[in-house]
Amino acid sequence: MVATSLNPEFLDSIEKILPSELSIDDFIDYSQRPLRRSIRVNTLAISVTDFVKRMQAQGWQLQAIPWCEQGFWVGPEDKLDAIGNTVEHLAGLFYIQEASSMLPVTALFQSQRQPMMVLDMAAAPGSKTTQIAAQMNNQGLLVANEYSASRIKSLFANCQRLGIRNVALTHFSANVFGQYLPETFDSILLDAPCGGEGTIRKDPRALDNWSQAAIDEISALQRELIESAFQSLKVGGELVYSTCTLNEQENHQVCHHLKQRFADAVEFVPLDGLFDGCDKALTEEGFLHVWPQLYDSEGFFIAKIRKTKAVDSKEARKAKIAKFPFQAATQKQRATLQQQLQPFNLAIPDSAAIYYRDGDYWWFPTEFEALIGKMRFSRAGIRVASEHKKGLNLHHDAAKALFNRNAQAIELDVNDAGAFLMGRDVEQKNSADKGEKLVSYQGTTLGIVKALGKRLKNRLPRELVRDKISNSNFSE
Ligand SMILES: C[S@@+](CC[C@H](N)C(=O)[O-])C[C@H]1O[C@@H](n2cnc3c(N)ncnc32)[C@H](O)[C@@H]1O
Repeated sequence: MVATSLNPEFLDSIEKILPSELSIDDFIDYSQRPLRRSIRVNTLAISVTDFVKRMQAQGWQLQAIPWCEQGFWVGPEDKLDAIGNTVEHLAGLFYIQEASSMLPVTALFQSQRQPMMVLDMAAAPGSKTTQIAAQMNNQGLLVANEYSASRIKSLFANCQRLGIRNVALTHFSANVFGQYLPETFDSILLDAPCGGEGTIRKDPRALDNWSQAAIDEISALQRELIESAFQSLKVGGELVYSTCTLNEQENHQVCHHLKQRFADAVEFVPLDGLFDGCDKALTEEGFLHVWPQLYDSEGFFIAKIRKTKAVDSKEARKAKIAKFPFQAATQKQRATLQQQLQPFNLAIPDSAAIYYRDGDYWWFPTEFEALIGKMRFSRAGIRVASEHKKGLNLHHDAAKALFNRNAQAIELDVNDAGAFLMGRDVEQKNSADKGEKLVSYQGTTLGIVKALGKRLKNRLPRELVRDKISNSNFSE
């Protein structure tokens, strides 16, 4: 074995399960190399072709990731630094996501199904939630659940940045779904909390405290969560179970546990054919066990499971929830709202589920209405507008999620776009614009301003304001 500072107990455990055609020396070598940087284009905001053209013009080199049409490795490594602070990132044109972490959603949508009710059981910070929402083209309902209160904030912020409107957020341990929402979802992703053995390239110290006891504990939780996921799946529905860890106890064995528990209701759906070269990672059950050296990526595990018949659930349990505090908007309120959107050339479909609460108008995903009263939601859909003394104010989330090519917006240059994202007002020398306006940069909405003639007063929500913008052609 080559010399390494990696935890020897961890390496022993890997040596025992590494397939015979792979070498532990390669495993160690790749585990100590920095990861290639990768991004996923947000097709809710821009087409892949337009994005590639635009970023190549700024000197980016993009190499397609074979298992995700929207995914690219990006370089040159020595020239690109903080890509998270570029105007394009802040405007929601792309999401920084490790290449192998794009695989679970590709697997979930492999069969070209268009599921309308999807659950993402362990969702923060939202790499896969945002990927699923783009696959759903912002239609249907995507319930995104996260147990950690602090991480739910980043989940919401990412959905907001990418202009997602079909998400409803919940904040529970995911073992409640089988009881609260039995046989409800067409597709479920359980990207489970795990030991993170595949993430060592991001953090070489990640496995210093590796222990078998920790694996025993987390795999017990994973077995509980996968049962709950399966109960919450409709008959004929599909579940993807994934982790970023490598040991079999948290991966293969969790799936086999489900099969033991629900026998012939569980069908493993082989992932062969998912992309060219996937056979290198294919297990005998048809799961993908991605070792870091296979595709020069993080380690990952992905299994796809179909529910072929109904199963006994733990007794369905009704959640205790307070009265739903929103009211369906009246015809008059809907008309007022549409009027407010007209000058921006934005529109909400007539069939949209518009609700009203305390002066705010919300647009909920239509499928969400069927879940009202069954579970407590932290947030659903988007806030469209709020009442004020003289009428309505459009909300930033609506400006992002409703934006389209025909929207009326003031186009900013790169310097003004950067200034806007840093929370500053923008000067417009020859402008007589007055009132609420959208601002865009290269055709993508950035947010809302109040135009006061020569000055555009910044209305970017405070939590989205950045203190630094980097761009190859941005100067302060
Ligand atoms: C692997 S991460 C999810 C990454 C996420 N799917 C993404 O792509 O950005 C697992 C998440 O599960 C959350 N978690 C931990 N215990 C949980 C539980 N009992 N129920 C639901 N989520 C849980 C963790 O806080 C963590 O955010």
